[in-house]
Amino acid sequence: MATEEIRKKVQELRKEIRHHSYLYYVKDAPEITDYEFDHLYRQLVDLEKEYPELVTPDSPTQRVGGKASDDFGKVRFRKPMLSLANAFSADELRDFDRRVKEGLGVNSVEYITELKIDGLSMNLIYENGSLVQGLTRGDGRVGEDVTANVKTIHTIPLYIENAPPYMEVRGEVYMPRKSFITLNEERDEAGLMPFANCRNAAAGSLRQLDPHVTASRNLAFFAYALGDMQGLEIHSQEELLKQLEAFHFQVNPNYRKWDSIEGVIKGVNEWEVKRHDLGYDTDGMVIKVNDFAQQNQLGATVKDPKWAMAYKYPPEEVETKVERIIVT
Ligand SMILES: NC(=O)c1c(N)nc(OC2CCCC2)nc1O[C@@H]1CCC[C@@H]1O
Repeated sequence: MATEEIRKKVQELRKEIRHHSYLYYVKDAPEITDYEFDHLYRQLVDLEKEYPELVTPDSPTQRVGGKASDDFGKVRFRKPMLSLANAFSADELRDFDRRVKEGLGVNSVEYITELKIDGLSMNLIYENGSLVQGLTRGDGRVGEDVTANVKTIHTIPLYIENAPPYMEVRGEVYMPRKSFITLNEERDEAGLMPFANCRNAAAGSLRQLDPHVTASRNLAFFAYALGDMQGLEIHSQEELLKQLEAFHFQVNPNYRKWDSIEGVIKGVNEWEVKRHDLGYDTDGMVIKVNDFAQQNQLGATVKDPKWAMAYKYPPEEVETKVERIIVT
C-alpha cells in the first residue's frame, strides 16, 4: 500500500515530467538532457508498477496506453463547432468589414488575424484539468471519440494546472511537413500509397484504430478557441490565445491585431509568401473580430460566425509532369 510519502513523490515526479515535456515539445527549449528526463520518467514508471493503485489516466505514463478500438463512438458537443465563410479577394474582405461595421453600428473595428492551419479540427474536453475526451469535429455537432489517439500527441496536455472545472479546447491537429515527408518515404519503401498532403496524413493518422500507430506519426496541435466552459472570464480572442498559452497549449505565434481591414489585407498579402517557410501547411488566414462582446452582438448563421472569415490562398500550382501532346 502506497504511503503518503510515496503519493507525494509520484505527484512531484508527474509535475516535473509535465514541465519538462512542455519545454521540450511545446517551447522547443529543453532545460535538462534526454538522459535526465528518462531518469525522471523511469522513476515514475517504476513507482506506478509497484503501486498500481496510484495510476491515473492523466499520468504522463498513460499517453500510449489506449487499446485498439474497432470503431469510434459518436459524441454530441455541448456547443457546436462552427466553420468559416471564405473570402478569395481583398474586396471580399472589405465587404466583410462593411457588414461587420453595419451590424455593430460603428465605424471602426479591431480585428485579429491567425494563420489558417491546414489540419483537422478537434474538440478536447477537460474536467478539473484532466483531458477526458478528444473528439473530431465531425459535422460540427457530433464528433468521433478518438481520445486514445489524441493522448499520444505530446503538444496536447493530459493535465492542466489551475484549470477551471470544465473547458472545451478547440484547435487543429496537424502533421509537420518534415514528418509528412519521412512518412511518405517509409510508405514508398513499404510499397504503400503515399499520402497526398499533410492534412490527409494527419487525418489518416488520427483515425487509426491502434493508438500505437498514431503515436509513431509525430502529430501536433495548435489551440485557437474555446467551446463550452465554466469558471473562465475571457473578453477577446487575443486574451483567449494568451490564456491557452498559459495552460501550456501550443498556440500559433503568428497572430496579430489590426485596427482596420486595410491592415488585415496587408498582413494577408505578406503571409501569402512567408507561409512557405513554415514547418507546417496553411491554406489561408483567419480574420476575427477581436472583442467577444462584439462577436456575440454579431452572432452566427446556422454554420458560420458573422464575426470571422477565412481568406483562402489559391492552391499551389503543382508541377504535373504531363507531356504536352501536340495534336497537329
Ligand atoms: N484552421 C484554423 O487555423 C482555424 C483558426 N485559426 N481559427 C478558427 O476559429 C474557429 C472558431 C469559430 C469559427 C472558426 N478556426 C480554424 O479552423 C476552422 C475549424 C473548422 C473550419 C475551419 O477550418
